[in-house]
Amino acid sequence: MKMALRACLRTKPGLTALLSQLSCSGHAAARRAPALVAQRSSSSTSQKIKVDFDQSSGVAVMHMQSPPVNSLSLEFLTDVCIALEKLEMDKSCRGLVVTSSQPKVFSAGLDILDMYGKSPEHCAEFWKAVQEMWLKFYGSNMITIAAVNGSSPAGGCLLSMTCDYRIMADNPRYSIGLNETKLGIVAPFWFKDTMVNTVGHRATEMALQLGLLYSPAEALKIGLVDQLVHEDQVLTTATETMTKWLAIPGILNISYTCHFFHLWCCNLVCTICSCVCQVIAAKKIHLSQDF
Ligand SMILES: CC/C=C\CC/C=C/CC(=O)SCCNC(=O)CCNC(=O)[C@H](O)C(C)(C)COP(=O)(O)OP(=O)(O)OC[C@H]1O[C@@H](n2cnc3c(N)ncnc32)[C@H](O)[C@@H]1OP(=O)(O)O
Repeated sequence: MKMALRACLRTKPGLTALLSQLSCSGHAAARRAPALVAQRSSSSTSQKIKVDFDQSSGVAVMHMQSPPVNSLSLEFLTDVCIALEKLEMDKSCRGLVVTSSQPKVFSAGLDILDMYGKSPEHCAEFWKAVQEMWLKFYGSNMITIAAVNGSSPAGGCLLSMTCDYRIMADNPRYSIGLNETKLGIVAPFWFKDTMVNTVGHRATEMALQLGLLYSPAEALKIGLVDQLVHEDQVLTTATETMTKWLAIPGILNISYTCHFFHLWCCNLVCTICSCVCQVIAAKKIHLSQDF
């Protein structure tokens, strides 16, 4: 699915325009950008993320370092988007591993404090930044691997699902999933669609209806993560796995993209139809209450 979006971003200007309305590159560009120096190996750091780029392998590692739990605040999301933009522009960077510098937590999801009691303008900017992060990861030309070295609820799970491959620490104390329902929040349709593309319809239905958080073993069973390894080996396994992915010529990825692009379009049409039906149904209910 990620490859579908990748192809569509490359080849469909109309859709790119549509998607970019969701995006907010403007605000990201306005902020300071961590520098990536063109040398054999480089490191760039913003306040909340650190990127190590090894030019000989073409692989960058993004360390999320926003204590205590890498919650996705507007500032954090903006830093991530800027770093991604820079890596994307550097054609020598072909692979990206995302991981956490915080003990026990990959990411706690959206920053609740950044959603509560804020102005409508702030909420709009925040929400655009969430969408931008999703678009940038899902539409990335790089192979992306999530090295999930801790718990990853809600938006943290979404972030990992936008990657091509997920490796999780095999520690039963960690959990991953879209638990929005348990918080009294309806997961947005594109959270749902991302999960459907990862684990299928039935597993997503169960997960969202019940707001389930899965142990690593359960997550592996439903395909929410692809591999479990010992906690100490998450990052090394991710970089080893990246080598295998990068050995596949990019052109083959593009041909799979065409199949998945078709599926993605069907999904989008279904979602639009379903929204129209919901509006009609809501209007009918409203009208029937008037009588
Ligand atoms: C406009 C938006 C519209 C719709 C949005 C729909 C989509 C929503 C998606 C989301 O992502 S909502 C966020 C959902 N996130 C969660 O439910 C995670 C809640 N957190 C946890 O389960 C745990 O904190 C953890 C498993 C991530 C880590 O556990 P542990 O290591 O035991 O740490 P603590 O629980 O003690 O937390 C430490 C510290 O961090 C604060 N914190 C935790 N999560 C968040 C968060 N999401 N946003 C902001 N802050 C968070 C927590 O309050 C603690 O703060 P202290 O000041 O008390 O130390």
